[in-house]
Amino acid sequence: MLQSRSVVLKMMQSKACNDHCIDDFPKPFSHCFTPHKQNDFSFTVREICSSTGKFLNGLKISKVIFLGDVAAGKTSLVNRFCHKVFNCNYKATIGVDFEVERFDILKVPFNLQIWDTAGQERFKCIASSYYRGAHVIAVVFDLSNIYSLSNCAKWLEEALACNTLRPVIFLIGTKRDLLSSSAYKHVEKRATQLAQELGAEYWAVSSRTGDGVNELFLRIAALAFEVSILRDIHTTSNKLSIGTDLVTLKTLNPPKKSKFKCNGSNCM
Ligand SMILES: Nc1nc2c(ncn2[C@@H]2O[C@H](COP(=O)(O)OP(=O)(O)OP(=O)(O)O)[C@@H](O)[C@H]2O)c(=O)[nH]1
Repeated sequence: MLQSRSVVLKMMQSKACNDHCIDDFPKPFSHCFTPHKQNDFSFTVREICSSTGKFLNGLKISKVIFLGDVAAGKTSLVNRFCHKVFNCNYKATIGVDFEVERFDILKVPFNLQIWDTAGQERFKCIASSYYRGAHVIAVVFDLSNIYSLSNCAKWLEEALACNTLRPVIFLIGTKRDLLSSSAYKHVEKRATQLAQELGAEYWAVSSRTGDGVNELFLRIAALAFEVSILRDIHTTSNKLSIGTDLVTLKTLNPPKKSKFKCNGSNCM
């Protein structure tokens, strides 16, 4: 259900709770399964945030969209993080749901708009109209259903087609609690291979137990924040004709072209 305007405004003005305050750069799920190899915020971002903030253009907001197959676990993931709840009953998302989470990153207020889209084919039209302007694309699959992994490339391709700037990409396996270690290792091998082809950072989480969920969202927020600040600096420096840390910006925004090709549903 879409939140009313006043609720959204209230959420955006509220203060970040302690576990939404980020001063140290959050770690990836595994350093082997991410294209973002840096261990800290870039020097430029730290400098700008610790200074008077005169380069920061207004309120910082980034948009993350969650997409993936029906019942892959998107809503459960968002609800676990935003409301600390888990419901084992399936209720289909109709179109999109929307949340805003407030963070303080390097003492700078930052809002993450979280768009949870429907996986059902009949709502695709509504859901895809919200893909535009995404700073982060989180493609979700069910670790216990390998078919949902094979559809991830198609979901990503559709979302990328609606965006001109290259977003940060995550490939997220849910329902980790349903798999034994050996079954998980088997899926992880295929999923991490796909993540690499897609230029995505890989995570495995469980919304039922909460394993990895907070860590994932802190990581999403931190990477979105870093990109947002660097883009601001880039825009400002273009106006002022001063040099900036574009090397980091390029690292976070690898070239759009990928080796990966999608052939319908058989993308693996
Ligand atoms: N065991 C377990 N079940 C989960 C987990 N995450 C989600 N589920 C279950 O999987 C089913 C589908 O979860 P949802 O979060 O509604 O899936 P969705 O991707 O939002 O589905 P759509 O709205 O149709 O796109 C529900 O019955 C959840 O309880 C998890 O981490 N572990």
